Amino acid sequence: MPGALPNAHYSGCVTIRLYDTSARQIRDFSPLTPGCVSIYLCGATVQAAPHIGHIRSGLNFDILRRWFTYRGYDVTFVRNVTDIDDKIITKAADQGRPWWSIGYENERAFNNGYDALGCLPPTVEPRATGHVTEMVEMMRGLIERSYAYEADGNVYFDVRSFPGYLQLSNQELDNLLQPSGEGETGKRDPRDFAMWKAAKPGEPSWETPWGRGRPGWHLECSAMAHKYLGSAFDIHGGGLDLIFPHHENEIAQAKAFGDDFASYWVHNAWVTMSGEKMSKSLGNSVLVSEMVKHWRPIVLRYYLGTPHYRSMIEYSEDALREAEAAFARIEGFMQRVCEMAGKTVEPAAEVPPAFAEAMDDDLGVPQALAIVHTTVRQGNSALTADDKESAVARLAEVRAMLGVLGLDPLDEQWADASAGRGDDLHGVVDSLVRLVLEQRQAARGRKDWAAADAIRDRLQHAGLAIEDTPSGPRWSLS
Ligand SMILES: Nc1ncnc2c1ncn2[C@@H]1O[C@H](COP(=O)(O)OP(=O)(O)OP(=O)(O)O)[C@@H](O)[C@H]1O
Ligand SMILES: [Zn+2]
Repeated sequence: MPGALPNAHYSGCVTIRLYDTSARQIRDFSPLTPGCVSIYLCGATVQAAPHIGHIRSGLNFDILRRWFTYRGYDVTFVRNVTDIDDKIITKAADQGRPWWSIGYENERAFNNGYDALGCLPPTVEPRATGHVTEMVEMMRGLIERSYAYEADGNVYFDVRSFPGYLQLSNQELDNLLQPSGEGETGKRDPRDFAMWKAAKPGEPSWETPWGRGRPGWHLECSAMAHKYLGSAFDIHGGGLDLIFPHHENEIAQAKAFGDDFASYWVHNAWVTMSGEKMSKSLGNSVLVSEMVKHWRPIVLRYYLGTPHYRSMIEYSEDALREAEAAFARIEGFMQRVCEMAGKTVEPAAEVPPAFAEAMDDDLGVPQALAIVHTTVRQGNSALTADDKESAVARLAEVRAMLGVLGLDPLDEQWADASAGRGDDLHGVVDSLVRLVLEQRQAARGRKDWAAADAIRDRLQHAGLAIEDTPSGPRWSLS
């Protein structure tokens, strides 16, 4: 995990502002412990491989975390894995496989997806099934204080006992119609939700004082957040779809248990298709594993990570191509400056103030990205004017900004990724192409235009574009 940049410091004064779903407005961020920020993100339910919507959520919070790190905070980032769930059990039964093998397989697929798109690993990645003891403790506390009760081997939360219920989603309990799930018998009120589900024959179960059973989704997150972040932490995150019932129920359990729980609630918008949330159950999902076959992962990161986290992204190939072209403009500038400088240009120690201001303002990545493009344009003008010093300075700034967004193609992270894609052959191809281009120069020198053109045509045919520049011919993949 990268630390804060060497020059970054925690100034102690407010800089970052975030939209807090609970307050329904943008608030100044004020940490519980000066210089530290604790974040809990609801992670994957590992019933299937990830689609790009899932990874968008991870990516938005990866950028948030990187920004806090840049601002000098010590970040603790927890992203859980829900490895027991109705759909996992059903799938396992359908496929005649153990339930845990479905979970492990998809957990690996999620981690491959997060890695491919450059999301830094969380500080902790707890699995629900490893925390049954903590869940039992929470249920015991809630039952003792009459916030919860046991019925037919299930444990329910009594929603009428907790006055703050539904504050996050701004709903009235009287208007709430929550149908009971299958097997949820013995409820005192149909709106009470299950924290623990009684065991069914043939299904995985754990021993508790109320009989064998398995955890409900909401209880898992309250118990794991408590274990890793304590009774109060800074930010709780997840997709918009989780506000109700999941986050509302997490709050009820945790606060009734005595925790202060999260100070800020941050929710990412969705990747949609035809206006609907991309979702495994709706069958409108595009898997990350498929996408990376057609698009460079860094381009996918640009596409999914640069719209504002509270704006929907309607999936479209055209928009992906635009992202690819925009990113190529940045890369082209970087390549030209590096060639001119004849060395790698290191990132600047600080990002430009306008970039920082945009990022501080509710993680304004689109505005921050506009600063990147402006800097690229200024750098290109410097190149045209042969102002080497200014071009190098602009590249250093561009690298610093892209680094914060996890989008610096010269960063080791992406160098490793591209090595796996065969870019380690770049040096070999470069030597061969230069050899051929020398032949072409020699032909031109003897005024053998036909031979020179034939060489260029053959190279073009092989998929290489040749550009004659004042410092000699340059090649790129066409
Ligand atoms: N289309 C989407 N766009 C953005 N975030 C999403 C999208 N779908 C899921 N998420 C978020 O990804 C995280 C993990 O989701 P989870 O594994 O619980 O899947 P899910 O919401 O059940 O997905 P699905 O609807 O595909 O079954 C959650 O924070 C969730 O809000
Ligand atoms: Zn959760």
